[in-house]
Amino acid sequence: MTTVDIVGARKSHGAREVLSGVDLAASDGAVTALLGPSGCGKTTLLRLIAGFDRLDAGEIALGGRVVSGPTAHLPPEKRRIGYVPQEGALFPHLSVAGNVGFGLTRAERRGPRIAETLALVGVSELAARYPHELSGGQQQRVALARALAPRPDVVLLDEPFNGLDLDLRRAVSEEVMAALRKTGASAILVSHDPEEAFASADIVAVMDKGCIAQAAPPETVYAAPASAAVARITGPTIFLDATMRDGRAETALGVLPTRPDPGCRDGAARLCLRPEQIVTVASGEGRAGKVTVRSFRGDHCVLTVAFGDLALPVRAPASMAIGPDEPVHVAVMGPGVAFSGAL
Ligand SMILES: Nc1ncnc2c1ncn2[C@@H]1O[C@H](COP(=O)(O)OP(=O)(O)OP(=O)(O)O)[C@@H](O)[C@H]1O
Repeated sequence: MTTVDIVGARKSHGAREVLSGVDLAASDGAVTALLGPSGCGKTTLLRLIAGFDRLDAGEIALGGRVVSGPTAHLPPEKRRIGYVPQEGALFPHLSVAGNVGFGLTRAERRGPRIAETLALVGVSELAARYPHELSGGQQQRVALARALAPRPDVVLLDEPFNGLDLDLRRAVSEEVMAALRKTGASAILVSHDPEEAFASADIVAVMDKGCIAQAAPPETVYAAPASAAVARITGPTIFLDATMRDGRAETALGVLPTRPDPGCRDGAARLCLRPEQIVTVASGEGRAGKVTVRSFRGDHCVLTVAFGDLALPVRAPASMAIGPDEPVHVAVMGPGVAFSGAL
């Protein structure tokens, strides 16, 4: 178990600065998700932590020891790190047991460690098979076993569930993360999927413009994003034009409460809401609007509701019998997050 401390990490690929001063502290034994859109530099950061690449500036310490910095670069094999690359990347010519034993000493390979690790990730019966004889989910479990076998202090996982289809992805990621947690290793999981990051991690570190824009528990980054960009990266958002006055937002849906945000001044602002905050209510309550579209989504439906020039998506029960041109009343549940500046 160990902490990962990153201060001012910078890295360019050619002329393009991909990381422009990353600060991140990942606690001992915790799972930290690095969440950000494709191309924002998540893999670049992971490779720097692993020691595959060198920093341009800044410092990375593992367990308090500087492993990357202006005068230090500990080689990857000395960092006690396990790496699970995208789509597993198992050695095709080795059996499952051969893959899992790859990073072990000869003595360890003869001992119980391979069987123990396969049991930990629930694939004991696959030891003699070869990678092409495994399903995608099984390959990912074996890839985790290979990373865990040498008992690393830190496990780095680079979008390990990307290649799996959605249903399998949820199940495999739950099982793999549960197995990982049993080891007590600190872990950094790269993801571009907010739901996966929320379900897996203790802390979600949101990457934007080459920096960590916010690092906080999943509930916090979702309900109280530090910027409009963080709000967009962490899930669906609805921005309303607002005028801020004394901590309340005047909007087309009425005067709405906001989370305390010292950064948002009185005047023009954007109020960020999550879709589930905008709901239908009994007539006489909330604001009256007119349905323009009803879209069935299985367990709920989404109404597009017009309030004069403004059209908003509104969640409603799937059973709600309502169609275009009918009136509906809409209210906002809970506070929004206000950001200074107009839409
Ligand atoms: N070795 C390299 N040489 C040149 N450019 C690179 C190199 N590695 C990455 N890049 C560029 O750096 C940027 C960040 O890449 P990176 O792979 O770190 O992003 P990412 O957030 O992990 O993306 P994804 O989610 O798609 O894997 C991209 O524009 C990429 O094209």
